[in-house]
Amino acid sequence: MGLLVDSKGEGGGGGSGRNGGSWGGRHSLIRRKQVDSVHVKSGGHQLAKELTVPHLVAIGVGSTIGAGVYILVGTVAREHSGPALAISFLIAGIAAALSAFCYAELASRCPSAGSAYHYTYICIGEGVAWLVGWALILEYTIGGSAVARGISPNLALLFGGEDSLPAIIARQHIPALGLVVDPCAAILVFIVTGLLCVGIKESTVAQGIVTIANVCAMIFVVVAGTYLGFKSGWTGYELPTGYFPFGVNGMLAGSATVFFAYIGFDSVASTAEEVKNPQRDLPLGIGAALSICCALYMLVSMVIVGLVPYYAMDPDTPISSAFASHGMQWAAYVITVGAVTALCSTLMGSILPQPRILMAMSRDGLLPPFFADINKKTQVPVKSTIATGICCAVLAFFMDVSQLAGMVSVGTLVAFTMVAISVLILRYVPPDEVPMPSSLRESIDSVWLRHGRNSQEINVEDPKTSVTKPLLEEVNITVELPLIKKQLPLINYTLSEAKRRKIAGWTIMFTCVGVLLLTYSASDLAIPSFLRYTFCGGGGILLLLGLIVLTCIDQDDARHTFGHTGGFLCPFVPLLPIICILINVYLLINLGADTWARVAVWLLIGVVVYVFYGRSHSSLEDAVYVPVAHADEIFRSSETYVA
Ligand SMILES: NC(=[NH2+])NCCC[C@H](N)C(=O)O
Repeated sequence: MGLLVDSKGEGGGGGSGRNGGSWGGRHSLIRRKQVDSVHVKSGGHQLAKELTVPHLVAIGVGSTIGAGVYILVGTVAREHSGPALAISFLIAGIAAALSAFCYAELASRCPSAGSAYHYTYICIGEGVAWLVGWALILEYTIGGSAVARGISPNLALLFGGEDSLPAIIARQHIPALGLVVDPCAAILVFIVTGLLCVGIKESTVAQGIVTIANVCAMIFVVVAGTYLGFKSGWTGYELPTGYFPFGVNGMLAGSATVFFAYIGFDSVASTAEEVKNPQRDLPLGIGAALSICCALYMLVSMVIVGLVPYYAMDPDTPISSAFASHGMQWAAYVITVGAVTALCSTLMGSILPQPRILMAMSRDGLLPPFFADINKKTQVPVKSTIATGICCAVLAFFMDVSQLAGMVSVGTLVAFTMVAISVLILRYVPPDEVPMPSSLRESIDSVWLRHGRNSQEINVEDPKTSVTKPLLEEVNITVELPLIKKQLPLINYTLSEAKRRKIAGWTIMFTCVGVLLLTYSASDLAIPSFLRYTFCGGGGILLLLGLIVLTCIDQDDARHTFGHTGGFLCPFVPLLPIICILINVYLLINLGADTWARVAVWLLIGVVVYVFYGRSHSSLEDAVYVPVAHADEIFRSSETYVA
């Protein structure tokens, strides 16, 4: 018994693996949820479906443009890129675009609120998904409070100097505790939280208005800067050192630093359940937001490095100092307004996704049900939004979290990496089994009885099937007649398909190992040189082999059906996701040992919470896994099923 399911679903990277001869449960770490399980389970109130492309662009641009561009341009031009700063921004933008493509496909195929957490749960498994969700909690909370803390110094500049804020919102030094508290930061966090509780549409409109102000400030920098540049003869570009004073390597190092400026577009994916037409609008929103940010960043940096020689740039206020050096002191006001509005909208971009991810984790049983509650009137996860706001405000009030900024990047980069791996898995070893509540056991058994014999007959090993020759006949049948696949599921379950999945799963896993070895050998970490060469060679070979094997084997044909219905498919699979994994892991490894030590503490706490709470409360805890093909039949034949 059980040959049907035993013969497949063992894709290593896919995380599946049987734990018995019959349809049964899964090891908690690798159990995967169903693509649309959210619709089956959510029951209670739903989030309001209000958002369209312009809203998504406002969320994307607003969350992405932050302190990054206003501050980073100075340091990066001085230390890494010189006049080639715009090229650094372009390369970082392309790197971010690779992740955006992966996000776009998954957001379009699995439009649920949990973004990276949700995709990882579907594709990789519960254990990794939990860690991604846990890392995202850290990212958004620390990211949000760091941003909030950055607002008051800028606001003070607008009022005319460091000590000019009204006393109740000015920073206070408390010598007894050795702390500098920032009431302004906490107040802003509460305002944003309140706004987010009112309704998704209202808060998005507010974010749009703030973002327009900030984009106008950047356009001002470009237009006024171009005017000054032509008047003064673009002195920054006339240097004897040429365009690449630190060489191409310096310019690339600059790209790695400015990658930070592109973080934030992923907030768009977390609103998936609030989008009217998610399949079409999410990819459009993500793509448009990223393109706008990339264009603005490049224009601003082109103008700024032309106005002032790179070595003379001010590392703290590069843009306003550049204008001041051409006698335009008043421009500092416009730029400060730009910076304050940019920070406010990034703050919102951090507090918006967090409750949605908490909600998704709580719906799956990994966090207490409190977080999944959706307010009946505003159709927003109000309780988790308030919880997020309180944590963020307390942190921002008491602590200068800027030293923890590296931890923010860990969350993002881990999520980006997992999303790229998830695309590979969804294309090569998509979940082929559906978790069913164990209450449906009787129906499952009766369906099993009906299909048991057939499956054993069909399941004959075919040793001739090779990797490089996918089963064309099968593909044709399923592409042309997608319905047949549903009605005659067993066509797909011959051993050749099982073999294909197995090979694909292992290949994805080895490719990831190759990426790790290669990036480790290219990092600044102290490694003996013979090891460095071994890792580099070994990693390179694994990566190349992985790429070749994945290119040769067939992808899951469900993508054709999905593509025909207007959904977005990431181009150049497997090359694009693999490059994306390579870049993100490289950036992750170079974040430094301190950052990793701090993150490790947080992740360890996460493991404890999972072991003592999540694992046993997971809604997949006593689920029974059945092949996708039988799911409908089981549901139909079960009277206990309530949609
Ligand atoms: N969710 C986050 N990690 N947000 C941080 C966004 C940082 C933003 N890109 C900036 O340049 O300031």
